[in-house]
Amino acid sequence: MADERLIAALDVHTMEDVERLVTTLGDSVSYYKVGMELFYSVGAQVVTWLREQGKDVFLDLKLHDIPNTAAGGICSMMRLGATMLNVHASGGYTMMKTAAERMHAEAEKMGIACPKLIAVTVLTSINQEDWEGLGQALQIKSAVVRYAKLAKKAGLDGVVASAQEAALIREVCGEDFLIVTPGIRPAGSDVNDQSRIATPFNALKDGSTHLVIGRPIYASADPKTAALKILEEMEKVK
Ligand SMILES: O=c1ccn([C@@H]2O[C@H](COP(=O)(O)O)[C@@H](O)[C@H]2O)c(=O)[nH]1
Repeated sequence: MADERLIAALDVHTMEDVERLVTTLGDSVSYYKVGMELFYSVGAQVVTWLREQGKDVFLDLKLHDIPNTAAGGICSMMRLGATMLNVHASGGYTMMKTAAERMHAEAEKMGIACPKLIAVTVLTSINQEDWEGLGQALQIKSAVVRYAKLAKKAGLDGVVASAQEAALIREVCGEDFLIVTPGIRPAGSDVNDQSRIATPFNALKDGSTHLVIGRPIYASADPKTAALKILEEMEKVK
């Protein structure tokens, strides 16, 4: 019943909320995202608990630091047993390459499965006005593609990017590259603080490999029905 392309964001801050939501969603969701709100509240126990329930975990802590520190952080996160980890591409090529190399070497030394490492390109909440306010000269789309190419060259498995850039990334980074897409909004749902949004159907059609969905599921009055409706829409793109 679950579709491993759906990653449900657990943007809550207690283990009770996590247990309630995961139990409610049951077999419909097999992949969860743990971000800073939850991890900074409850710590590593949430990763262990989700793994014990047989769930995959995207540990979305978006590391952004000098190469040695970011690589050390990624290795620590890997030891928790997460399925996917991330850094910010704006940390630069050397940081991404160091993190990927150290993670692979450490996984081999420990004899454990290596998680996927992906890079955040331009946050899906950023619109053109925010972007120009940062003094950026490139169009958002061009910057995202540039970051994606750099991430691939650094040995990463994919990127976090909006669906609006997915087709271009697919074209330049090839078929095996992961495109993990937040900012997903089923037709008619609240946009909230997101800017570069797409429906589940359009995101998959344009080349996203995974959809990260938070409020449209966890903030719904009936999270299970919301998830099942999204899965039905996803099913139309195989
Ligand atoms: O560019 C990015 C990177 C990460 N996110 C995260 O995805 C979810 C989206 O939640 P919604 O409630 O569906 O908006 C959230 O945890 C963000 O931290 C992102 O939105 N954009």
